[in-house]
Amino acid sequence: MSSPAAAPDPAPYDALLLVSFGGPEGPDDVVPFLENVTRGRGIPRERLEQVGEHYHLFGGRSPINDQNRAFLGELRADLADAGVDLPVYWGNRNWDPYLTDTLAQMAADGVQRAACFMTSAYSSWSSCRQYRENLHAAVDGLPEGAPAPKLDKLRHYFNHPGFVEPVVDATLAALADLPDDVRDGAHLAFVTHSIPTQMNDASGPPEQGGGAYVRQHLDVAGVVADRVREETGREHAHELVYCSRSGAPHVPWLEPDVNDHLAALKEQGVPAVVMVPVGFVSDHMEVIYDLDTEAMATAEELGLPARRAATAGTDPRFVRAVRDLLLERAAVERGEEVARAAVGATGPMWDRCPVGCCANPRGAVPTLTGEREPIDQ
Ligand SMILES: CC1=C(CCC(=O)O)c2cc3nc(cc4[nH]c(cc5[nH]c(cc1n2)c(C)c5CCC(=O)O)c(CCC(=O)O)c4C)C(CCC(=O)O)=C3C
Ligand SMILES: [Fe+2]
Repeated sequence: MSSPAAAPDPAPYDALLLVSFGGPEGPDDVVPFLENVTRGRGIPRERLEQVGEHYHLFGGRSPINDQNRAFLGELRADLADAGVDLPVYWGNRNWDPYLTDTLAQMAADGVQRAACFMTSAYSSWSSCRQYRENLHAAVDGLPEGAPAPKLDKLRHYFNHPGFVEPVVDATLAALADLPDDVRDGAHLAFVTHSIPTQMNDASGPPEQGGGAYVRQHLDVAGVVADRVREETGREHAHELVYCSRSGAPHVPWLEPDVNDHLAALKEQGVPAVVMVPVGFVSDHMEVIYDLDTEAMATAEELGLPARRAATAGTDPRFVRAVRDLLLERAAVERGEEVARAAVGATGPMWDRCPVGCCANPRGAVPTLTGEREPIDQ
């Protein structure tokens, strides 16, 4: 009789923390949420009113919290099935449950060392470092005498097969859903959140010259396009484009905007397009408003057949990737050799963000989980 395999060992971690953005849950939450997001950011009033309208179109409720609840449910089930026994917590930057409250709960529960998984896959101040600043602020705000859990951020996963493979399948499904007569010529428009060009320039470690945000997206887009070609036997031209531009009009942000891109495709005689929201891990507001509502309306006006590919969401391979990243990092922290899954040209990402990585455009703010804590720029 063979004995059951030993349960995978999460030590030295005694908790997992899901770190996310947060969103409003009803009409009265919309303004306070937007105030939380944009405090000190100089976002023009008109832009805030517009974005508020996007939320009100959906009853003042962002989909993001429910998506995180669903993800947590799947993650807990996955860990339990694999025999990994550790509690999973959830905290947000901008809405309840706030990271500050979650950290207080973790400290009260006696958590000593937690691995953090962020619902944001790429490098940049907005998508990585700002969360690390939030972790520092949350730990710093713990009540006197509460021993703070030590926190480690799990490595970036934009190029982890558990994130990329669901995107490949979703792209294939969206292509298959296009009318037969336009499918073969369809372009793939990989879409991500625009950020100020200066923020992209400062993304990644300074010694790599910046630009990591765009470079990482281009890498993933290329991998997905290659995999689609393998599966369909057709080369679909692809581009990286942007949605959700914010900020003051005179500040340059990454372009082209997805709507302008659709117009350009039409102009070039491209017969159809699949929008692949590769910058987003689930269907939050940018996806359901900026793509499904606004960009789809643009495509309709142009008479350009368009489909939107699904996000990774709660795909079991993506959920499983969190477990794999947790166990991988646990082994690293125990001093063991690990295999690190990654696709594309970038290679597996670091465990601790290097000093000066993704500098805050407004100056140094303390962070956690990097090579040097708490201030490394
Ligand atoms: C790179 C990036 C991600 C992806 C990485 C990640 O996921 O973190 C992301 C995600 C998200 N952004 C979100 C919402 C908002 N972002 C805003 C504003 C901004 N985002 C920025 C960048 C990013 N944002 C930037 C540079 C700004 C300008 C202000 C500033 O410098 O910080 C504003 C203010 C209004 C506006 O100006 O649009 C809102 C309401 C939601 C929730 C969606 C939901 O409710 O489902 C999510 C997941
Ligand atoms: Fe945003």
